Amino acid sequence: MREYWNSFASLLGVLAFCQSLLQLIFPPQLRFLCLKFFNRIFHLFSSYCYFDITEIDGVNTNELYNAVQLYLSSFVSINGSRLSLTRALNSSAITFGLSNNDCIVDTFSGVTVLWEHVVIQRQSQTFSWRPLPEEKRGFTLRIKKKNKSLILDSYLDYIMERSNEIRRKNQDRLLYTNSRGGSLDSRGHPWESVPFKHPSTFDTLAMHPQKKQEIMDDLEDFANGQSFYQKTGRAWKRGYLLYGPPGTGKSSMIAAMANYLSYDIYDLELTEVHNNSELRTLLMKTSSKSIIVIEDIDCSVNLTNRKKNNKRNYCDPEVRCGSGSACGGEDGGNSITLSGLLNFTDGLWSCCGSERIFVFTTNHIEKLDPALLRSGRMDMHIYMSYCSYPALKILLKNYLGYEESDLDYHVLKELSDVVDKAEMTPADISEVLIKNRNYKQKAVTELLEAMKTRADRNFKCGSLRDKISDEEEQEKRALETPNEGSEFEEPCKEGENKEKMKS
Ligand SMILES: Nc1ncnc2c1ncn2[C@@H]1O[C@H](COP(=O)(O)OP(=O)(O)OP(=O)(O)O)[C@@H](O)[C@H]1O
Ligand SMILES: [Mg+2]
Repeated sequence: MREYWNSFASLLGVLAFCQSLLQLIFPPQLRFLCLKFFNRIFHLFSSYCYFDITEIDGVNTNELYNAVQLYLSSFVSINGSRLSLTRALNSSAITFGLSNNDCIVDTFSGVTVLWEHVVIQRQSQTFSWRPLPEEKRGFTLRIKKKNKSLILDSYLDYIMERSNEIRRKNQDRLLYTNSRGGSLDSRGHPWESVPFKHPSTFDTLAMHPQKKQEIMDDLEDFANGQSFYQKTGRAWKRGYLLYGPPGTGKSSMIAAMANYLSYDIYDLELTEVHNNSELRTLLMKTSSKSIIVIEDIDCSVNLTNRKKNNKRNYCDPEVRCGSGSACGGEDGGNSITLSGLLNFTDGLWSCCGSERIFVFTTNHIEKLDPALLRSGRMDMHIYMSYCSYPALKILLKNYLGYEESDLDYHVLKELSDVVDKAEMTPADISEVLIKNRNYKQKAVTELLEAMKTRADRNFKCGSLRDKISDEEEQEKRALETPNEGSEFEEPCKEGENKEKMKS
């Protein structure tokens, strides 16, 4: 044994001597070339090949890196010996991941592959507008050379698909916002996200059950319609316009849609977008299976006068966006236009992803440019109305646990008679019910009172409105009917009088 150690030590000594001799004889460049050459030779005769999947590809985040991380986390939790655990801010799920420089083996179609998570410290950064993360992270995939084609053809696609599934199932869905303006984060994303936890569902949404069912069916058809969209040559996207008075459930409907389909939401704040190309960048950075929302589209920016916009009359404030911050710049390109928005929803760029839903909301549909409303642009126009009797029954069930049979016939009759006349929004009614939710009888009585008061007020206002419009009409007619010798004579009559005087 001692002899063995002696010979091992002398071998090490010889190696160290050779190395220092090499360092003395060969300059560093030559040594580097030699190393590269030996590496090549090694890889030539090795039966393996390697693929690097870095976290950041140039300046953009590499989607494949995130997908691999999520995919590996689905089974690393069981097999791995050393794991890194992460929990995003406000998230309810804990994600398992490989620790730095750890390896894991996976099998796909009978082929075994090895994944290594490589993390190296980034060298001190030179100045950059967008600072990069401090660590350089990536995965290295090692596979047998003979299996290369199989892996590249289907394994990576499989990982992408699985990771999307896992994310939808395990992780909270996300609510994205572009409130940071046009700036990108260190991973090249213009969107900021938080876990989406809105509890609204189609069960809790108070609206006519038939209308609700129609919307749910439409969403279902859309989500299962990949082959239909492919066959008909249409982009796999759908547009909904929700309109109606404030408090009728437009935002709640969007949340219910997202919860129903398990989609992420991109809440696009148009006033934070400075120009059309920024709008396009935002669109390109949205993922599939998502709902892109523009709330209060009539208020966000001035999106009328498409013709004027096309003339590039940048000096006209009507043509440029309505946001104070974005307008008034001197660069001439600091605006988003209606054409830009239309391109966003159904131009060529809108197809850069798939399975996406656009939802616009407004309180004033009459203020929207007809171009936004033309058929094919927003596939479904959904009117969110004041609370109707069927919707009221849903609210009574949600807030008080009352079925129709739990209420007295006369009370029900009174409620059904007054609800349409009261013109109360589901938000108004919810308010009354929440306040008295521990005293159910009182809640119903108070609601009935509130509805009657509203109905009375509406009736009086209606009569007053009718009276005022009658008076206005009469006044208008009186002004239009010229009195004899009046100074409001029509020009043609004036001409006739002159002719008469001449003759
Ligand atoms: N149809 C509805 N079903 C159940 N709850 C509703 C409904 N409409 C409104 N509400 C309740 O009223 C609140 C406000 O509703 P929501 O924000 O969805 O209205 P909105 O139509 O988006 O209003 P705005 O036009 O002001 O944005 C919600 O928190 C919800 O609880
Ligand atoms: Mg809203």
